[in-house]
Amino acid sequence: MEFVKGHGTENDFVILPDLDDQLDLTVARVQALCDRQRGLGADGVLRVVRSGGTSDGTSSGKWFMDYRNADGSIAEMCGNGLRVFARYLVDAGHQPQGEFVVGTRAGDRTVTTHPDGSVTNDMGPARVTGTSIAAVDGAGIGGFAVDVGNPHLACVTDVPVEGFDLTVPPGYDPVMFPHGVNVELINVIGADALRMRVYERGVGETRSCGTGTVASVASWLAGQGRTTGSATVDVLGGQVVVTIEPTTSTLTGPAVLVARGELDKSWWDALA
Ligand SMILES: N[C@@H](CCC[C@H](N)C(=O)O)C(=O)O
Repeated sequence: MEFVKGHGTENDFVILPDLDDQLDLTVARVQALCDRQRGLGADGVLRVVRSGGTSDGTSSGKWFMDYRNADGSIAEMCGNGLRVFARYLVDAGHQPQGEFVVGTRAGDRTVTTHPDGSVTNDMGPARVTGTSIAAVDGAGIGGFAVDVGNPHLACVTDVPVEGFDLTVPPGYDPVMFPHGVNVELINVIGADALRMRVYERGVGETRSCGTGTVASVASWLAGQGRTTGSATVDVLGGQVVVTIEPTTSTLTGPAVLVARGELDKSWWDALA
């Protein structure tokens, strides 16, 4: 069984081409693939499925991105994963360079691949749904709840984000976030420039989170009473550009494919 390894600003993924939707991708298999000692190592898995179009109710596009977190849980959307997914489709010859649609559990998303290897995702609306508090290092940090298809608590703070201990999961209000939440800690570092660290639901601290960068810019704007604007977001693994518009948002950043190979069949079968 073929695999490809890739990353977007060092948020890394195992890509499993499964065009005809044959794979039984169990929690145990996702956990093993993502394990950095006993597997390939990744923050998540992207299963590439050819969708049946509007008739299967998943997508009006030709593709469905089945995203799983490293702990085996399912998430609605992954912004960095979507860029890597698009880059894979072009690299494999399944799509010409340019614009096409990918179905996700959060809905259809239009992606545009660029000749320099970067990809722009239309990320859909970033909805600010309220305010809440993240508990980090024993302190409460206020932020905005932002729905980017998946849930975020994006907290702009004056405390330098480099100093926070994110080996421990941040606390959050389980009533406001009954399905868990991704927590972003954000510093403003320039006129339209943010720095972000993130603790991802189902993964832990990662070096980048695409939906998290969109939530961060939406939160930063909301704190100024604004609903539109653009910013660069520096993450541990690089930089992306986010634009928030009244009804949608875009995310542009790199998408890199680093390796391809074959999974050992006996290893895979033993994990079922
Ligand atoms: N890294 C992703 C987000 C992946 C899903 C997230 N952990 C969740 O459970 O919602 C991104 O780039 O957006």
